[in-house]
Amino acid sequence: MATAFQLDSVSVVRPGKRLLDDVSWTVHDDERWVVLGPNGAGKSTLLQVVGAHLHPTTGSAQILGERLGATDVFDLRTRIGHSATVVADRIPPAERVEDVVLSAAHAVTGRWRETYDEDDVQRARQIMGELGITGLADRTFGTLSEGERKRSLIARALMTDPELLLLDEPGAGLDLGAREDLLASLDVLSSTPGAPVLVMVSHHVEEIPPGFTHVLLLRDGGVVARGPIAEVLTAENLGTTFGMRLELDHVDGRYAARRAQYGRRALR
Ligand SMILES: Nc1ncnc2c1ncn2[C@@H]1O[C@H](COP(=O)(O)OP(=O)(O)OP(=O)(O)O)[C@@H](O)[C@H]1O
Repeated sequence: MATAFQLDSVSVVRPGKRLLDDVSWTVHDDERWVVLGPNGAGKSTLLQVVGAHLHPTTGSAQILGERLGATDVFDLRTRIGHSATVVADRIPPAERVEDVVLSAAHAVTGRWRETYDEDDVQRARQIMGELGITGLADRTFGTLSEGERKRSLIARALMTDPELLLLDEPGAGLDLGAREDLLASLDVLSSTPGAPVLVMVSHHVEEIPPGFTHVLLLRDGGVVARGPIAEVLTAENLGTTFGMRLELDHVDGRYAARRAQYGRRALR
């Protein structure tokens, strides 16, 4: 199988802080990854490197066959769908939701011309239908609920028919029903032939869609473990990642984690 991206000893350093520390990570075309780690672990930073929005301070990144630092990142970004708060923050609150999705076709935020190709409009409407947000087309982005906003951002990320889809905390802020609907959409997407390589960042094992195959555990900018979910997502590895003893359940392809029993007694 082909390599979608490969990071070799990537570090991202800012004054007084190593955001990523010597991260090596290879993702192949037929894999769907979840990146798990506590607040501040470096997950969003990692996704920004993979999304060609951030250059490593040291190390190398090969994304979709292009080497960061030796390629036009604007071209590369059109091949990558990236749904994240940093993207949402750039969208004008008064933008129509359909235009939020459509404008991705030109890798911009904010409607920048009066007309779009009919093919683009049809594609935007089809994706919005698949994500159940057709009824929001004429609403403004700033009036959406968190769940509606997440779905709109995923629709926008899918608009360019990307080879790689990066979802940064797609389940954050969603109620139980909205989260389950989102997971069902991601499960369908991940099993659709020709689907993009999917990488999702999360804090919670409960948000891992059943069809995901691999996990990368991140703590303090460094990799705790990575590889096939069945091997790597253990209570021990998860506990090391989050800094506490955990119990982990795996039922019907879904995971659930909680603090180990002795911890509860210790709190009394
Ligand atoms: N420009 C910067 N200068 C210094 N520190 C930074 C800078 N940008 C991010 N950080 C810090 O780097 C760490 C990693 O940030 P990042 O957003 O990648 O973590 P995260 O795992 O996505 O966190 P969260 O789960 O809370 O969203 C955080 O401690 C953050 O405060």
